[in-house]
Amino acid sequence: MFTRRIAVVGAGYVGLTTAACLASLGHRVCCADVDEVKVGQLRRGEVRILEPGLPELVAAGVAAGGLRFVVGAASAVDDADTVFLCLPTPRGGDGAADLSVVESVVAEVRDRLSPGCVVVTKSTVPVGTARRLAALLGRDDVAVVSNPEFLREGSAVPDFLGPDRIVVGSDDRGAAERVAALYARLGAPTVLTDAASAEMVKYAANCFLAMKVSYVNALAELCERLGADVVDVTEGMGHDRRIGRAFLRPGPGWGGSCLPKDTAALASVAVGLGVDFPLLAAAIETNVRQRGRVVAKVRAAVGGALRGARLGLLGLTFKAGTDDLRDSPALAVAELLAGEGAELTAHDPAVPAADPRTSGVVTLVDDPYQVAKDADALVLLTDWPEFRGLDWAQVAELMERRVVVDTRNHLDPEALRAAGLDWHGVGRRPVRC
Ligand SMILES: NC(=O)C1=CN([C@@H]2O[C@H](COP(=O)(O)OP(=O)(O)OC[C@H]3O[C@@H](n4cnc5c(N)ncnc54)[C@H](O)[C@@H]3O)[C@@H](O)[C@H]2O)C=CC1
Ligand SMILES: O=C(O)[C@H]1O[C@H](OP(=O)(O)OP(=O)(O)OC[C@H]2O[C@@H](n3ccc(=O)[nH]c3=O)[C@H](O)[C@@H]2O)[C@H](O)[C@@H](O)[C@@H]1O
Repeated sequence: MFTRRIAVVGAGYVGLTTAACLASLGHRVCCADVDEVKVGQLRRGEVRILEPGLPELVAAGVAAGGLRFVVGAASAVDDADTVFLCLPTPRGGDGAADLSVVESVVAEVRDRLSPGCVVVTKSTVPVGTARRLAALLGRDDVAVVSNPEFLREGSAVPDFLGPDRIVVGSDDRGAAERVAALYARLGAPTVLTDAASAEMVKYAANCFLAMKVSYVNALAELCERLGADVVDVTEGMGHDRRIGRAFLRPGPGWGGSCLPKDTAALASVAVGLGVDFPLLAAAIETNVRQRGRVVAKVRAAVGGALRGARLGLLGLTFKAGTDDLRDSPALAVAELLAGEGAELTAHDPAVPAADPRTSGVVTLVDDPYQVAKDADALVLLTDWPEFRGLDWAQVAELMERRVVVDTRNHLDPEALRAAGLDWHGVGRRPVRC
């Protein structure tokens, strides 16, 4: 017996996860997307994004009759009591979030919503959007609720079904409670608040995470200069429960489809309000500089000039466990290296050689050992677990110069040294053979 009738508009990382997970919680879900090809694939049970557990959940939902897919928002909302908007809110002019897709969908469904229906923004939207959408809807019988999503790519399903918290905000308390009730079976701590505060939580959280990583990246630079070891330093910090261990790993900078756009959006809001927020501006600036630091490290590792240097890149996605290349720091670093005249060959377990998304910047190969062939240096950019298990003796044998720049302190320096390779990490002393 299905409990609620839900429409989910947008079948991307957030929408498809939301639809499949809500169906698994016993709700009847209709998921809509404007992309006819994607809807066709989903109807056949084909999930084209790398999300562990999602294909199984989609298949189970379709088989049980609780999950179906349609083209276009309008056909999904007709008999829904709750409509989730899981639509893109990309970076627009001046860094502000571009709400045009969200607004066009609201205009599209406005006259088809049932009386008493609740429209829920799960997309990340700036403070004030719920009110703006309510005005755009122009219907007293339809409430707007903010229910930001905190899942991470690569662990979307477990994050959705086991969240640290659920945040629901609306100026209509009853509507917020009805949305919170959808998740009752999860037993998660729930923050019920007004719409503006719920919208703010999402930016506050993502910007805090970005600041944490920028902080540790700057610390890593200091550790290098001072002869301290950032791994020991962050372990020493992380035991303090007020700080915590998470998000203290230095790397090539934070990236992905959300942290960069959400930090830019909040910074743009602050500028618009005339509020100084140097802390956030510095986190963004530190992140941009981090790419330059990686390039300088590679330059030093190959002994000076990058022009004509043959570099093997390990990893291109913005982090391990996802096939997402949006705003990937690995790609940004690759572009800078190519700009200095380096010849780049890259391997990523989630990006096949035929993938058109990296065209021009790197030569993609399906075999990790091929990136080592005749290379002047290897540069690890994404922390895929499989890179740890490479046969380093074989890698060393293939390389022209035996140097590895590990931008995430992901590899075992001793294993590399034993194989005859020099290892350069971040915020740690190099280990030379
Ligand atoms: N990717 C992530 O890990 C997270 C994303 N978010 C937020 O969720 C929102 C969506 O992000 P993603 O799922 O990553 O985006 P996505 O790009 O993966 O998915 C968006 C989907 O919306 C569809 N779409 C576009 N226009 C449409 C229309 N007019 N009607 C119906 N469907 C339409 C697209 O075809 C696409 O399938 C963004 O605001 C993002 O900031 C929030 C938490 C996590
Ligand atoms: O709003 C969103 O879209 C999501 O953004 C992030 O999730 P995600 O983009 O999947 O990626 P993260 O796991 O947060 O990593 C972000 C970036 O920071 C980097 N990172 C992370 C942690 C760390 O210690 N060091 C570090 O360099 C990662 O490599 C990656 O480039 C947030 O973690 C989610 O809570 C949020 O829902």
